[in-house]
Amino acid sequence: MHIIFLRRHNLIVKKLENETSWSPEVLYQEAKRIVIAELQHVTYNEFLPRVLGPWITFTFGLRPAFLYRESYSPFVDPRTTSGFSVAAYRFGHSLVRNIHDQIGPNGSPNDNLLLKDHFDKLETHLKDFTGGNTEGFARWMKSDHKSRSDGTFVDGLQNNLFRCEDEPNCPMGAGVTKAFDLAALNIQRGRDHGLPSYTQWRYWCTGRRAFIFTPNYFGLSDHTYFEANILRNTYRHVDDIDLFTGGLTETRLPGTLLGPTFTCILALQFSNYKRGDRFFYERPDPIMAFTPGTLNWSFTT
Ligand code: HEM
Repeated sequence: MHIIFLRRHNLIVKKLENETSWSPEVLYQEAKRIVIAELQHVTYNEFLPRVLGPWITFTFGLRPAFLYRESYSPFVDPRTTSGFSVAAYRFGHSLVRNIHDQIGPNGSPNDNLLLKDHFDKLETHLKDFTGGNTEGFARWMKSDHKSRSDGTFVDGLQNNLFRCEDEPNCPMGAGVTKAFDLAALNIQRGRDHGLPSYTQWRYWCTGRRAFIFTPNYFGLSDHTYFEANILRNTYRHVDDIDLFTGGLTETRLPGTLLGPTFTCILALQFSNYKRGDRFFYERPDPIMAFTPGTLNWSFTT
């Protein structure tokens, strides 16, 4: 993804260079501003409606305007909350698939590359710069479906994260840990950060308390019996449930990829990113606003 945006930046620099007499520094900064705007637009216009559903994106004012909209407030704090970075937004880990492949120009997969075979294998990616595989990876990403957002992780992330076979060259050193478990890292990171338990976050988001594991009015009503049972067998008390585990296993709200607690944390965070950003691309600010022409060009090219 980084290479795609880097190339996009260079393409915009070339276009601006042909149309203006700006210095290299101005070309660089202006292209950077446009790429940031495009990234924001794709995130709010295409990604979030799929994750949070049309109703939540509308209610939290996350849908882009047709041209300009003033949503900035100096009183909104745009900083990332721990609940978001350490748990809720890591829901993306459950969307990752075990195969990360390439597709050739003629549409056929070139390779059967497993996710675990990418870690520390720079040679696979270095080929990119000698005319090889970036396009292949991009074609694959464009056509491949993601995994479901649920409580499960693929083997490449759960049992084989950063697996290193060639012991003497492994970053952890010979004979030490050979692979990580991303689900365990996420749970442990939540504890490192001292995150309140899942039930506290759920109460903060929905106003509903859970006293028991059973998925009824007094318990984990946002979980199925199946998920609630797994949690019961894992934790001693409902208030011990980690935010990452409890949030990821909630039943998805209709039209979204997430249950109520993660939906709430994501919607609030993305609302703060937008309303607390003095440079958000939609702002009609007289000094820094994009011209209608640039907005139109960026979003249709
Ligand atoms: C192959 C795909 C991915 C791999 C191998 C991966 C791996 C990792 C690792 C190793 C960490 C640090 C864990 C820790 O020590 O706490 C991390 C953090 C994180 N990941 Fe992923 N990840 C992947 C995809 C994603 C996706 C698709 C999303 C979201 C849509 C995501 C969201 C996050 C977030 C929010 C953090 C925390 C960042 C921070 O607080 O600094 N990741 N990931």
